[in-house]
Amino acid sequence: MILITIFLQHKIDCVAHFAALKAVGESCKFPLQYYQNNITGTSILLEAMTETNCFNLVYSSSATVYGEPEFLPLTEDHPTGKCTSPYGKSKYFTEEILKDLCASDNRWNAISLRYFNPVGAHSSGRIGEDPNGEPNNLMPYISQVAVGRRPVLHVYGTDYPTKDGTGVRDYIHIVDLAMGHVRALDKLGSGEIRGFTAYNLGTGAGYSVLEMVNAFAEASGRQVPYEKCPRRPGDIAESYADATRAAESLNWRAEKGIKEMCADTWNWQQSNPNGYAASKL
Ligand SMILES: O=c1ccn([C@@H]2O[C@H](COP(=O)(O)OP(=O)(O)O[C@H]3O[C@H](CO)[C@@H](O)[C@H](O)[C@H]3O)[C@@H](O)[C@H]2O)c(=O)[nH]1
Repeated sequence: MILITIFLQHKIDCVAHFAALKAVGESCKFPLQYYQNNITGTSILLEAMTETNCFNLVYSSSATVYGEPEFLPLTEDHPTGKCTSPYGKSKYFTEEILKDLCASDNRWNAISLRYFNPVGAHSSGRIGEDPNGEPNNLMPYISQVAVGRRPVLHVYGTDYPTKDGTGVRDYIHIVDLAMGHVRALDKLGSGEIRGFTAYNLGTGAGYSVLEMVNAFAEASGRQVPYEKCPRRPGDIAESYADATRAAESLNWRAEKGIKEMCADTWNWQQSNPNGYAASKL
């Protein structure tokens, strides 16, 4: 009846989607689709959906569609499109395609979920994030340093106009993110939402890189050595969500805080110190 579509470029998104798909079970018409490229993925998927008369879609978008914030917290009405990375642009372009599609053909309904910074793992310790090669994102990097797989975390930028000079983000536990998908599916299934609607999925709280390092060290009982480095191109200073719309319309709120995010990540990392491939050997 409803498709969760998934344009996964990050393994942490997979973790949320697997959890969401598990929760909704048979109400998904399509299996998980794994597309590396948003735009190509969109056209292939929309064609396949049309052929099978499936016109309801949950899209995995991102807070990166907002670019450098003009105000904080970010509401869904904040302008989109001035993205600071090609990845953000591809998310933005896909949202625009879906908006046009829904406006031009009233069979289509799409919910775009704008993820803030997904982190964490399933509390079982069996589903977690295992990036290929050197992690690009903060949390898996911290976690690999804590477990001794990498010597030191590089902190990209200590001169931002933030509480301690490091970048501030709204980290959200992947299980909360998964529940956001379940609520979005319920909403689409109820027929109460027509056309295109975007929702922020974030906690509303911003944490700096150094706050994350300290929280992880506390949760794991391990040192997380770090060195200060120049800013990373494309990074913004600060981003956090106003998730009021999701609370009011989807009855969704993030429930897990930073301690649980770090504890669940550490639990998974300890069970899989060298990732899944190594665990299977
Ligand atoms: O090794 C690292 C990695 C990151 N950072 C900093 O940590 C913060 C968070 O970085 P990262 O975890 O890479 O997240 P973002 O760059 O904010 O991007 C994430 O969050 C976006 C918003 O949801 C998603 O769209 C992206 O896919 C996802 O990578 C930033 O200040 C980075 O400069 C470091 O200091 N060292």
